[in-house]
Amino acid sequence: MQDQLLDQIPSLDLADFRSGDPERKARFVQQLGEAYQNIGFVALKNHGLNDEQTKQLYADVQAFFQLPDAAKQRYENPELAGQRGYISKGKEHAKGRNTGDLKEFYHVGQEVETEDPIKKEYPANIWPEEVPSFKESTFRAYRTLESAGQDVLRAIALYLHLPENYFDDKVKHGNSILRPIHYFPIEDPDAVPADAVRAAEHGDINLITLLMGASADGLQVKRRDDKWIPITALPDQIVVNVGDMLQRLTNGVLKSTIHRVVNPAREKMNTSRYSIPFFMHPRSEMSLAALEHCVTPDNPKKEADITAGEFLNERLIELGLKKK
Ligand SMILES: O=C(O)CCC(=O)C(=O)O
Ligand SMILES: [Fe+2]
Repeated sequence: MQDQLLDQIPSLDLADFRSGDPERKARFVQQLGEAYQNIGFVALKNHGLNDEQTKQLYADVQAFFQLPDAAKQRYENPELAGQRGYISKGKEHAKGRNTGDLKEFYHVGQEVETEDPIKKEYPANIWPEEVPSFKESTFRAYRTLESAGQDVLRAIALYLHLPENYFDDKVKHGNSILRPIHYFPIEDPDAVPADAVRAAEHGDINLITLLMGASADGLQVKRRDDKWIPITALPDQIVVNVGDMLQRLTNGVLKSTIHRVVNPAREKMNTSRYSIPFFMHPRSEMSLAALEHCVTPDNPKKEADITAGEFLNERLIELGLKKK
């Protein structure tokens, strides 16, 4: 599968990995690893989010974004470099661009519930008063996706011939972020910059991303032959992709594939789109130096050593969320 040009991302079942059946588990590891060496994305079912939870989460997220801009901006704090709370329309742009994306979003971060010195690295979460159940529904999704992500990382570790628990202590109390996004309706398409898009092409910063909402139109991934293919996930699937940190750690063996969210047709620009990615980050001290066995004569070391914290900092500046 590694060298094929796929028209669709592969579908996997996390229940295979969690089943305790060695054959099902090994098959999952192999399929996941191959997909990540190839297209960098999979669709995944049995991730642990149930329908009721998902419905409540979307209801809360929509209720928040429907508030007037002035109400939402009370939850925006520029000093946090977009790491918590609301980030208003057009603030973030993809690396290498200046035009802001046509989106607004909200960041929910890690809560450290036991003694761990990492606590002091994380700003407190910000919760919107107007939607009291937002806190519970977003944070429940945070923990569910964190746990699914941990299993995906265990499968990746096995595929890379590392101990299954290789990532466990690195992501414990990691700097992960849940990001409900609203691609807001645009009444007059001529009033926005001509090159503005919902989300310009980019790679994700983090280790892996677990994305809810890819069942709605618009998300596309760039294949190795530069062709854009639409991501089609079923309503019970989330999309899980490799981010730049994991690509760096594996010296490019696993692919952080470029993706984007395109605008709808002009007559549909006045409609909303919602999605909820969970960006799985390790603790800031994790080294992203290439794993020794991923550096070979055929695949010489590509990037300098860096920690996850330093790498994130560089990116936040490049995305316009943090000042130098
Ligand atoms: O909204 C989506 O479907 C994808 C969003 C995305 O790629 C991101 O926020 O990094
Ligand atoms: Fe992304």
